[in-house]
Amino acid sequence: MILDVSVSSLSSSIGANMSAVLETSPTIKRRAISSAPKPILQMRGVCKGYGSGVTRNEVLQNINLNIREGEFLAVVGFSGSGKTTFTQLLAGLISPDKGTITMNDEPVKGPSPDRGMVFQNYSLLPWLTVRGNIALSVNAVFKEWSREQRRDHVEKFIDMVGLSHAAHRRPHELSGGMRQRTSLARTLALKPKVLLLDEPLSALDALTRGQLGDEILKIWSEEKQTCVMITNDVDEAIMVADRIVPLNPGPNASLGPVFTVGIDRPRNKTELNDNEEFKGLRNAVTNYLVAVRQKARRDEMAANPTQAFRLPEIEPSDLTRPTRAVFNTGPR
Ligand SMILES: Nc1ncnc2c1ncn2[C@@H]1O[C@H](COP(=O)(O)OP(=O)(O)OP(=O)(O)O)[C@@H](O)[C@H]1O
Repeated sequence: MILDVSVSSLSSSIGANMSAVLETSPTIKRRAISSAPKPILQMRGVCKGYGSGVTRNEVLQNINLNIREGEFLAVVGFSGSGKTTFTQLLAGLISPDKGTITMNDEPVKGPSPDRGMVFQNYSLLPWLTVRGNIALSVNAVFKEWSREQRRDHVEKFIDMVGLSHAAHRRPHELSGGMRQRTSLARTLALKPKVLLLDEPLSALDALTRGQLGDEILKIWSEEKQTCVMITNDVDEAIMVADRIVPLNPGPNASLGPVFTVGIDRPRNKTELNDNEEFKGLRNAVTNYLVAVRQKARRDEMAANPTQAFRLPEIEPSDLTRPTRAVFNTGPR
C-alpha cells in the first residue's frame, strides 16, 4: 500500500507514535496514488540483501514506490538503513533479489545515462582536472557530437556549478564543496532524465551544504529533471522536496508513508523556521522516524532476549582520594 500524506493541515502537536498519526488522525488527507501524475520510475515488491547463509543481511524488504516525472523526492533514513542500496538499485548498479524496477515501463537492467548518480564521496578521477573529469563522461556518452559541441557543453556545466575559475585544478586542489560541485556537473552534463543524489551534502560543512543545496534546487528547477535525493537531515529534505518518504530502519527496511510538502517555492531557510507547516512537517517526519526506530529496537530485543541490554559490571571509582591534577605554576 502506498499512502500519500498531505501535511498542509498537520499541526505541530503530532505525537510521537506515528501509527496513530497515520491511522487515526482526522487532519491528514490521504490521496490515492492513481490520481497522481505518471511515474517515471517504479519499484514493485523490491527486496535486496547481501551475503548468504548465517551472514545473510536482508537490507530492503518489499519496497513499493512511484517516482513521478519532474518531482523532487527526498528519502530520509538513519545511517545503515539501506539508503545507498536503495539508490544503487534505482541507478541499476545492483539488481533486486525480488521485485521489479521499471523506468518508463521498461525494466531497469543496468546503469544508464538516463539515471545519473551523484555519490556521497565525489568519486572523481584524481589525475584529471575538473574539466577533464567532466569531459571524460561527456565524450563517452555524446560520441556523435562534434568536438566543439562537446567542449561548449562541458564549459556550460562547469559554469553552471560556479567552477570556471577552477576548471584546470585537480581534485586534491579543490575543497570538499568544489569536488562535490564537479561531481554534480559531471552527472548533470550527461543530461539524465532522473538525477539520483546519494547524500551529496553529507561530507560538507554547514555553510557549503546550504549553498550547494540551493544550487541543486536552482538547477533542478531550470533543467526540469526528476530528482531523488537521499538524506539523513529532515530539515534539508523539507527544504528541497515535493514529497518525502522515510526509509524505516533495517534489517528488512521498508518505506514509510509519503509526506507531501506543500510549502511554496522558492523556500527561504530563515523564513521556514517560523512557518507552521514546516514545523508541523518536521515534527511529523521526525516523530515517525523516532517511533519506527524505537519499535525496531523493541522487536530486536524481543527476538533476541539473551542480548537484552545489561549494565556493564564496572567498579565505581573512589572519589574521596585527593586530586592528582597538576597545575602549571610556572611563568606564563
Ligand atoms: N556490498 C555490500 N556487501 C555486504 N553488505 C553491504 C553491502 N553494501 C551495503 N551493505 C550493508 O547493507 C546495510 C545497508 O547499507 P547502506 O550503505 O545501503 O546503508 P545507508 O543507509 O546508505 O548507510 P549510511 O547512511 O551509513 O551511508 C549495511 O548493514 C551495510 O553494511
